[in-house]
Amino acid sequence: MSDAMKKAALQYHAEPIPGKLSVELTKPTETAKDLALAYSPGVAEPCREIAADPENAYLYTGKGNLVAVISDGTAILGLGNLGPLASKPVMEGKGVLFKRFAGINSVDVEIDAESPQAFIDTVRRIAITYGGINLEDIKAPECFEIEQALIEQCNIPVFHDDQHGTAIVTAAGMLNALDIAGKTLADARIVCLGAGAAAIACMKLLVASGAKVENIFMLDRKGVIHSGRDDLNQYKAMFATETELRTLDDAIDGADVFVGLSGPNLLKADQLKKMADKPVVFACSNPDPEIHPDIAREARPDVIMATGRSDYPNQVNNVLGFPFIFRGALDVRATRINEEMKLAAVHALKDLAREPVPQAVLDAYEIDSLEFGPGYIIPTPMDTRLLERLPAAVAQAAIDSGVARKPYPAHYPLTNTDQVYG
Ligand SMILES: NC(=O)C1=CN([C@@H]2O[C@H](COP(=O)(O)OP(=O)(O)OC[C@H]3O[C@@H](n4cnc5c(N)ncnc54)[C@H](OP(=O)(O)O)[C@@H]3O)[C@@H](O)[C@H]2O)C=CC1
Ligand SMILES: CC(=O)C(=O)O
Ligand SMILES: [Mg+2]
Repeated sequence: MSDAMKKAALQYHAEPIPGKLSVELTKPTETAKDLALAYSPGVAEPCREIAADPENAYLYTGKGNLVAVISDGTAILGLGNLGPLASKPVMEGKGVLFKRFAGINSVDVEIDAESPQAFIDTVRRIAITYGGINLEDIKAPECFEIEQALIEQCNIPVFHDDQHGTAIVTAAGMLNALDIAGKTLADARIVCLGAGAAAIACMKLLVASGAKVENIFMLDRKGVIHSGRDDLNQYKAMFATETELRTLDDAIDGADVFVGLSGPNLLKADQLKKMADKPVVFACSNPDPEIHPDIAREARPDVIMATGRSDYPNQVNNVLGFPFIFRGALDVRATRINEEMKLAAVHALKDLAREPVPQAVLDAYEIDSLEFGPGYIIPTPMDTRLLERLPAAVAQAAIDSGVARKPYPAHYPLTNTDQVYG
């Protein structure tokens, strides 16, 4: 990031008031009568109704459209473990995206937890407040245990965005990118740099979408994850291959795909040069990708390149997933976000990229044209059709798979966030 950009980013966060989110009122509060309804004595009535039937919380409070964005700050973007307080700008940022793209209210909750169990206990105790819980930037392998425990203990959707949001967007982009390259997921030789929350979930979803596990070479800081290693946790072990390959240099030779979910500048131009024809490179580490797109394109003009960033083409980032997935899940009051809902989101996202791009998107990116191809494998976050397509697909999948507690919303499809209350 340039010095000017760093300065602008700090100024953006500090001015005109600190932070990126605030709370707004939804009811009149001008008169004594208004206050008598909003507070004492009127507020006692919804309390009694909710005590009689907890479902009434969805009728009389903001619970149904409120998602908690919760972190312990152990894996903040690609910055690492900077602690819970330093994660707050990212968590507020996720709240901005929830509201801006899907009309969902959110609060950020940063937890200073001494252990995964303490984190689980804290979240479980506050979960009733919300319609859903978005876990964010919690490092592997603890994130897997935390998410699983909370899914079991809460009756609202609990979703670790870095795992599943990232995986959904990666799978959608990958299916399109390989199609453009004239290749298939089933045959693709895939190198995944990183073996944490995002990497494990992405590779699992790619396998569920047709990739062969024996074609996947995953690497952590110690190199290739192979069956001879005795230092693998159970999640990495799922991707241990019988191979003589040990380093990124070894694994990248002839690979069709590189997925980076690790850290900055870890893929060198010389390594990219060794990849197969029309290599697909998703350098998704934030804020700095595993290889800069300019370096990648210079090394390999035939590369199909994506990053997690907003300032380069092909943004493979979970922003394309979590706002819309939660929208669909909340609107049918799903008890969880299951595999069927995730796959529905993958296909909705993948298919949308193949349609003509609206003028409003071109205007937002200040470009003249955008067509399905190497420079456009996935819709942009500014595409309002995401709100139309993804929640609808997710809601329908929730209904079909039996986790919805409400019917398909009569006010769907949504065309803007003003319509989210029907
Ligand atoms: N574009 C997007 O939408 C998203 C991008 N990401 C990015 O993915 C990255 C990982 O995030 P997340 O999975 O949440 O974090 P985790 O802490 O769970 O995982 C980090 C993984 O990266 C590996 N790693 C770190 N440095 C290196 C290195 N030098 N060589 C090889 N492997 C390395 C770690 O290896 P080890 O296991 O040995 O410690 C670990 O497996 C971040 O950069 C983040 O910004 C994450 C989510 C969404
Ligand atoms: C995008 C995101 O969630 C991350 O980089 O952690
Ligand atoms: Mg994250």
